[in-house]
Amino acid sequence: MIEVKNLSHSFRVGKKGTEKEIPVLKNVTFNIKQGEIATIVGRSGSGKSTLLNLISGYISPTEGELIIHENNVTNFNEKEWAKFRLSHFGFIFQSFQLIPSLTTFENVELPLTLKGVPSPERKKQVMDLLQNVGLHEHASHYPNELSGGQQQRVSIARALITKPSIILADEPTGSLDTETELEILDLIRSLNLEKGITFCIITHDDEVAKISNHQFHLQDGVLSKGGAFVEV
Ligand SMILES: Nc1ncnc2c1ncn2[C@@H]1O[C@H](COP(=O)(O)OP(=O)(O)OP(=O)(O)O)[C@@H](O)[C@H]1O
Repeated sequence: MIEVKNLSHSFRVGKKGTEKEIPVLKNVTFNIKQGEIATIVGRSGSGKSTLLNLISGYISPTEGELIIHENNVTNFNEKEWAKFRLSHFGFIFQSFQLIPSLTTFENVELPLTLKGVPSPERKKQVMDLLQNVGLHEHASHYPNELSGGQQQRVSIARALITKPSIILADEPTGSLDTETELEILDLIRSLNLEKGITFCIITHDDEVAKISNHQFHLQDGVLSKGGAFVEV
């Protein structure tokens, strides 16, 4: 469960001595229950990425509280956040962010290597997951030898390999054509149903919003509409 309570964030901009506080998120409150898909929608500049960066601990709120799985993470330091992210979060990005010099297998394996999982166990887990996302035959391909949809599958596998309870996604289908987008949305939906993973997805796109249980609308940093539960 992600509990966002009266969260506000301001950026300080300008030269030292003449800095200004720019309020970007204002008193935002909502909950996302475990196993739900939530989308955050809103115009460019409405504060969506700032909200995702707060939920993932890359920036700290100016006011308010953030509680994730009953842990009050609001005042976590960087070390606490790093540990928390590795145990609970997976990330998916619009531009995939795969490492070009690593194969499909090695990109997905990397988080396990960082966690110190022994090689035979890594191999088994990576191959099982590549099978799961339909990429086992592409294990030795490099990112530039894959289509956009296949690259996004690799990045989804990489996000899943540490068995996170929550996946945070920033425009995960933003650079895909419509047909590929629908395939990736099917994959997200089935991972949500089969593994009970919570998804929190930033999007501009109605197709993505259609697979979500909750839609949160941000307008100039304020939650203008938020989240009646929808069965999908
Ligand atoms: N590091 C920063 N310093 C100062 N202002 C910032 C910073 N990051 C974002 N902003 C401002 O905060 C506001 C919200 O930005 P944010 O990136 O959260 O919007 P967004 O809804 O994700 O937009 P988009 O859909 O274009 O990605 C914008 O006015 C932006 O200029």
